[in-house]
Amino acid sequence: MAALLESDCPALELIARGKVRDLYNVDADTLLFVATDRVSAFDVVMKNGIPGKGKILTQLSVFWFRLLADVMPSHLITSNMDEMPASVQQYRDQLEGRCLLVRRLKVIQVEAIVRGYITGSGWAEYKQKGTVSDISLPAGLQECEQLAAPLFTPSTKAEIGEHDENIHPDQVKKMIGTELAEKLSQAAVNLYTKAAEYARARGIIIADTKFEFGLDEHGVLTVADEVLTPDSSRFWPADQYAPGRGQDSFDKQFLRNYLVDSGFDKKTSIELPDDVIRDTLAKYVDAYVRITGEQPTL
Ligand SMILES: Nc1ncnc(-c2cnn(Cc3cccc(F)c3)c2)c1Cl
Repeated sequence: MAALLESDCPALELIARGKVRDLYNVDADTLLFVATDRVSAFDVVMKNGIPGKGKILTQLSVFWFRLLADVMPSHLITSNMDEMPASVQQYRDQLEGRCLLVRRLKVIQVEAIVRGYITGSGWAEYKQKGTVSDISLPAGLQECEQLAAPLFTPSTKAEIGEHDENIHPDQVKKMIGTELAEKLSQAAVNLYTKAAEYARARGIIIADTKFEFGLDEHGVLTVADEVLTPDSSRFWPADQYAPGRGQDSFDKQFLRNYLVDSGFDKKTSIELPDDVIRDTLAKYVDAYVRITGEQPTL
């Protein structure tokens, strides 16, 4: 229970907590999106975090929000602590660089997943039924093969501890109406396509990603949450890519190998040794430098 009550900002109301990120109420129109240093693997959050991870992934999200602003607007107001209200600035010491002041949106309850490659739950469904999110795919695809075109393969937001359930895009039309569903899927594919091309030219394959969308006060479709980070996407090193087998994770492979080598039971959270923390942080820095061309501020 203690872990659940632990909060970075006791004076702010915690309204949502993910595995590695927290969301706080700031006022009627704004929220504070906090990226923690927590890291999860095989759906288990480790006992100790990666110091600096939250800052790097926050700065990566900001980079993508700015690069993709011509594709569609985002909920980002500012990442600059000096531009945030006093209620947030009181936590400057522990939050600087890893929090975003964002616009409060009417969130669309759909996980907007876009896949450029077939892997994970998509590969599992394909092996069983020849489909992904009930969309028929050509026969004979190999594991991790690049799809002919990026595919919008939505899922429902599962309850805590449950896995999201893949749904057909037509289900989304039933949930939010055809016009908005088509706008949302096109936006998701456009955002992914531009980002995946940009990252691929810099040595990182973004195999798939999960966007969250909402409507702002004018009813404008807006991208929310974090975008195109190694927490919301699969990052693979391009120089090691080969279809027909699983790919190493760009950022989490040291962590996964350690957990497997130490007989991790995929249920109990464990303490990571310093070398795994050091090597994992270095991969987050490497991904950030490759994509943005700059060193992250730690
Ligand atoms: N701009 C927004 N406006 C309204 N609601 C949200 C919103 C609510 N929930 N989530 C997902 C989530 C779950 C756990 C921790 C998190 F930081 C975020 C995002 C956002 Cl981002």
